[in-house]
Amino acid sequence: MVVLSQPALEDFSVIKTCKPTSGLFNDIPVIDLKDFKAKTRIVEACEEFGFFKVINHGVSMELVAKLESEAVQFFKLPQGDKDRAGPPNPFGYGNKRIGPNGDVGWVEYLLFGTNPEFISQKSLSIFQQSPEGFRCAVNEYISAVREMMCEVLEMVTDELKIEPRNVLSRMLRDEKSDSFFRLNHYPAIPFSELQAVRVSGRNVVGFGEHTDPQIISAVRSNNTTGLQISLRDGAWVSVPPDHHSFFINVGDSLEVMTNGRFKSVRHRVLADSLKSRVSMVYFGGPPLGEKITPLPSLMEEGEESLYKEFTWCEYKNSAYKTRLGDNRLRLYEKNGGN
Ligand SMILES: C=C1C[C@]23C[C@@]1(O)CC[C@H]2[C@@]12CC[C@H](O)[C@@](C)(C(=O)O1)[C@H]2[C@@H]3C(=O)O
Ligand SMILES: O=C(O)CCC(=O)C(=O)O
Ligand SMILES: [Fe+2]
Repeated sequence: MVVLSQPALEDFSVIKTCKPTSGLFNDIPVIDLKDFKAKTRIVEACEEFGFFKVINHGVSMELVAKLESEAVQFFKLPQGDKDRAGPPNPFGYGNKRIGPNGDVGWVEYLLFGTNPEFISQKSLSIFQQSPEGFRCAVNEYISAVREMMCEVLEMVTDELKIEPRNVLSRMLRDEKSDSFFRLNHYPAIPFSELQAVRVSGRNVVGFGEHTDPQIISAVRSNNTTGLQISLRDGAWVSVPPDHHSFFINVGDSLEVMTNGRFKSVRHRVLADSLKSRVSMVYFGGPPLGEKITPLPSLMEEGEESLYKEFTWCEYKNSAYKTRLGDNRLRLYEKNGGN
C-alpha cells in the first residue's frame, strides 16, 4: 500500500467541496475478459452505466506496481522540483489547477501524450529526476493498457456486429492517436482540515465531476475510495476500490460513435480521506483529423445522427474552452445547444 506524506496546505481554501453522498455501490458490472459472455456484458454495461470494471485483464501487476512506485517517488519530490516539470500545457506537472479555465481540485498530477514523439521529447523534463526507470514504466504500462483497451473495443464491435472489428481500436493503435496518460495524486487531508470540512457537512473534491471527452478511458488506483460515478437518475455512488482491476469509462466520442446507445459517464473523485490516492488513467483518443460520427454499420435504416459532424480536433479545441463540469457534447447535439 502506498502512503505519501501530507502536503503543505497553503491554499486549501480554494478547493471545492460538495454535499456528502451514499455508501459504496455494489452493482457495478464486473467483466471477466476471459469469460465467453464478456462481449455481451460489456455492451450491456456501456448502455446502462457507461462504466464497468474488468478483471482477468492480462495486464501484469508487476508492471502496475513498478509504475505506482515510480509515481510515488515523483510526487514525494520537493515542490520546486515537481514544479520544474510543469506547467501541464499540454503535458507536464500540474498542482490543484485542472485545465485552463479556473477549475481546481485537491490533486496534483502528471499529464503525458502517449505517442512516441511526445513520450520521447515533450515529456522529457518530467523524467529528469529519474529518467530511465520512470520512462520505461510509463511506456510499458501504456502499451499494455492500450492493448487491453483495444481488446475491449473489439469485443464491443464484435457484439454490435460492426465491421471491420478494428474500426474503434485502430484509432488507439494509430501512431497519431491523440491519447493521453495521467498520473493523479490526491494527498491525504490533514486530520484538522478534514474535521473542519466534515463539521460543515461537506466533502473535499479531488477531481470535479466531468465526462472524459475521448473514446474510452481506463482508471487504475491504489486501494482507496474516492472515485464516484453518476447513475442515469443523477445519483452519485461510490465505486468500491480494487487495485487489481481497471475501471473503464465510456467517453463522449464513443457516445457519438454509437449514436447515443452508449452514454459517457459523469464521474468525480472525492479526496475526503486520511489516506492518499494515486491513480493512473489512460485516455484512448482518436487521431486529430478523425471524424467523430456514428458508425455507419450500427445505424438502422432511416436512423439519423443525433449529432452535428465534427473532427476530434474540433471537439478537443472546444472542450478546452469549457469548464470541467460542463456538458461538452450539448453544443454538438442536433437538438441541443446552438
Ligand atoms: C477543465 C478541463 C480539464 C480538461 C480540459 C478541460 O478544459 C475540459 C476537459 C478536461 C479533461 C477531463 C478528462 C481528462 O482528465 C483530460 C486530460 C481531458 O482530456 O479532458 C482533462 C483536461 C485537462 O486536465 O487538461
Ligand atoms: O483519479 C481518478 O480516479 C479519476 C480521474 C479522472 O477522472 C481523470 O483524470 O479524468
Ligand atoms: Fe475522468
